[in-house]
Amino acid sequence: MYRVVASRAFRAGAPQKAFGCWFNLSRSAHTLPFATLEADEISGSKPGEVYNLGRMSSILVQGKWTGSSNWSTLLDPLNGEQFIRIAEVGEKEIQPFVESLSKCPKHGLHNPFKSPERYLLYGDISTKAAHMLSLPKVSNFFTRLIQRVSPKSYQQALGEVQVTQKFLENFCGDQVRFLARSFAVPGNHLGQQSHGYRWPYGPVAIITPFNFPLEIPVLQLMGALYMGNKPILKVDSKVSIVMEQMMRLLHYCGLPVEDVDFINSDGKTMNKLLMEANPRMTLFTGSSRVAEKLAVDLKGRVKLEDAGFDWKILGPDVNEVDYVSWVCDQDAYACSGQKCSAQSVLFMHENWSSTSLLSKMKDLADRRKLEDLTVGPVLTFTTEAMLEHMNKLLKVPGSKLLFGGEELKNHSIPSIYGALKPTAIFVPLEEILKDGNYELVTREIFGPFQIVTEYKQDQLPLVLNALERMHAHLTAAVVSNDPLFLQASLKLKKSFSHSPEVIGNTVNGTTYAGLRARTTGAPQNHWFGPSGDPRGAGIGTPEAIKLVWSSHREIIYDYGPIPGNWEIPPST
Ligand SMILES: N[C@@H](CCC=O)C(=O)O
Repeated sequence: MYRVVASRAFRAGAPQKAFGCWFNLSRSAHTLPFATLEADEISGSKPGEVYNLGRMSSILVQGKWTGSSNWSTLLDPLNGEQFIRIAEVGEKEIQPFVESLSKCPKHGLHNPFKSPERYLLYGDISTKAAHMLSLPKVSNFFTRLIQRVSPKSYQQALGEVQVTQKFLENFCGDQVRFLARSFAVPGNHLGQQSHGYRWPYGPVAIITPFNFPLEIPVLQLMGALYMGNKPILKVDSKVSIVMEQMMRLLHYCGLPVEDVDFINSDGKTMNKLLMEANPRMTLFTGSSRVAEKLAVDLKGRVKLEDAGFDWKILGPDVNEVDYVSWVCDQDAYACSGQKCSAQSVLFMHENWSSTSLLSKMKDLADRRKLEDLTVGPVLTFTTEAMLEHMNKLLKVPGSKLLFGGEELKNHSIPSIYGALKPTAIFVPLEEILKDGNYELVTREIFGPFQIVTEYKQDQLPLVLNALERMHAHLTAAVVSNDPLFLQASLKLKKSFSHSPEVIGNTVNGTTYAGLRARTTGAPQNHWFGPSGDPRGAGIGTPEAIKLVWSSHREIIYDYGPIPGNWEIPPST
């Protein structure tokens, strides 16, 4: 089977503006020892090469790279040309994956009592991989590859590589075995002691989205491996070529080829595979709709990092307007708003309304351009869908367009994707809270789109009410250096109907607080994940790895001796 991943016809047009600039950005590619492609050669636009498609993205199962009888062709998000062929596993081809996972026992590939040398092996692999990613040629290769399939600015794509590199550095040497640190508690009598261990799940699955093609899969994959699991990894096919190359880098750094299976497939095939292979745990990063379905299908054996209608509150203390507006611009529009951490709504204290904040945000949004991918294609919403949503919002009484609200000019982004100028819509707080409006306003648009609203000094409880009603609690920012605003205070309690503390009255898993608070850009050293949901996953830190990728096992040693005067007691 051969199909084009697009509902619209292939557009073999001339190279477009944005694409030209892509090549201007280009740096010379060098052959790398692990790589099977050159990031800059992936294009459908080189004249005279009829079949100049990017190299197929391959599949890895039971230690062998393989292809498939199903093929998809991806359209270049910048110009609609066919540019990558992808081998996709069909429903009839899942058996080798099912078998591969079934070979891994529940107690995993290693645990504190089995093959402990593998903890050290993974320390070594991390050391080598971190070193590789620190080489400018290698980091440039991955940065360019990321940009190619998930268009974002060079700096944003590089940031992803750097987070990944630092993460790997964090787990060099003995740090992997320290993840599996155990503890002991004295027992009730001589010879008794309870020991708590971190135990793997064994066969596990990892499903990751398009927006961070390297950072999310590497951090989750390595966490799974460190703790002794055998993962099957599925990355969104639109971007899986990045992780395919990273798998080759990891093999080059000593990752045993049988330790990870790597699959490309559509969601339906993956669902079937999961149902048959029955992994002990599945980590899903992506939309809430799929997350909820997986939770049911897999009988709750999931950890989820799903949607985020992420909010920012600007407190009453106005300061550093330039800085705060720049952070708002980055949070809402970097990566064209396609971060699970992107700022979706800004609650602005009335004190900010008289400042130049909004006009500065508009100016900063105006600086963004397709040429350097500081704004670019939206991969999960069409332009029409975003404009339709905007028009519905503008019908809410008192709403107005602050800036944006138009399709990008002079672009050749295919119509299956979106092309929207950075957009902000003002909606009055009282209107947001009304039933009907609330669902509309808090719908997450995974694109360069945000809601702005204002609250008066006595309206903080309304803001907190809006936050309480949200269904996803990923990132948040409370921009204030006023501890009385961040936390409860007697002074403020007098002016509000209930305790006005923002942090104490909210639940978001990654909340930044203080004048420099942001919603995006969590590096490897900040826990990143939703809170308030027992299925919530985390990514990055040792705590995240232990929580997501291991479960607690307690072994209670009870050696004796039995006291010399012991006699059989009466029945109880
Ligand atoms: N570090 C990224 C999130 C990675 C997602 O799991 C951010 O802060 O947006």
